[in-house]
Amino acid sequence: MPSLGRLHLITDTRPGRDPLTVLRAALAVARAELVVQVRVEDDATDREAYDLTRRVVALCAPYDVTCLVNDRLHVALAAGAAGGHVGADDLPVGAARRVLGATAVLGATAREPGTAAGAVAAGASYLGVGPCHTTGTKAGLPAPIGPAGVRAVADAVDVPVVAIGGVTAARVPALLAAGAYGVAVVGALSGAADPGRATAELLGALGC
Ligand SMILES: Cc1ncc(COP(=O)(O)OP(=O)(O)O)c(N)n1
Ligand SMILES: Cc1nc(C(=O)O)sc1CCOP(=O)(O)O
Ligand SMILES: [Mg+2]
Repeated sequence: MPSLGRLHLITDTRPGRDPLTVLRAALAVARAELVVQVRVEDDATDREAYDLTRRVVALCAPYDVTCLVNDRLHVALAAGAAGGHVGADDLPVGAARRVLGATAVLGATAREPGTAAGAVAAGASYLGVGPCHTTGTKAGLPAPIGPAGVRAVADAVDVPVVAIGGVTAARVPALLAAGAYGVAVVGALSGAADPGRATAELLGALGC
């Protein structure tokens, strides 16, 4: 399995966003500390997801940066990504592992210790844990679990815990203190006036 970076940039493909410009800025600063997760809107076609993933894989390759694909594991395989991320509405973790193969990176969403342990037993190589804080990026999420919720999961598993949901550089220290290995962000980079500088601030907070 490729070593996992601590700063996960999730693409923001909402109207008016420019995920590849944000990615280029982040790559130049973060290099191999970055993981990029291609996440498209639910109504995007597989072709659109594939085309974006191919472009992301090509941008990541010179930096040796890991590219993952959210939900659509066939797109991950077809586009040459290193793996994928699944949650409660996606393929079960064990099935996802069978699709991707033994050496792929496979992330799973877990919000509490029991789910987390089950996901690891089924083959998850890291966990996305949240929402840590309120976020405007995704609707319909449960109440934020805060650093205490991250700690509960981190104490229950032996794979990297990646905290997600409303993560900012200022919130990173408390998440690390709770046992997070890294963080995943959408808005903290996509909404930044200077994504390169925002990347540097997040990396600094992560101690990278
Ligand atoms: C790192 C990370 N953590 C959690 C998620 C959320 O995945 P999921 O619950 O499947 O929700 P969608 O992203 O598919 O809407 C994630 N993508 N990445
Ligand atoms: C896609 C997603 N999943 C979450 C979860 O908790 O499962 S939070 C989230 C959105 C994260 O965006 P931002 O960094 O802008 O808050
Ligand atoms: Mg999903």
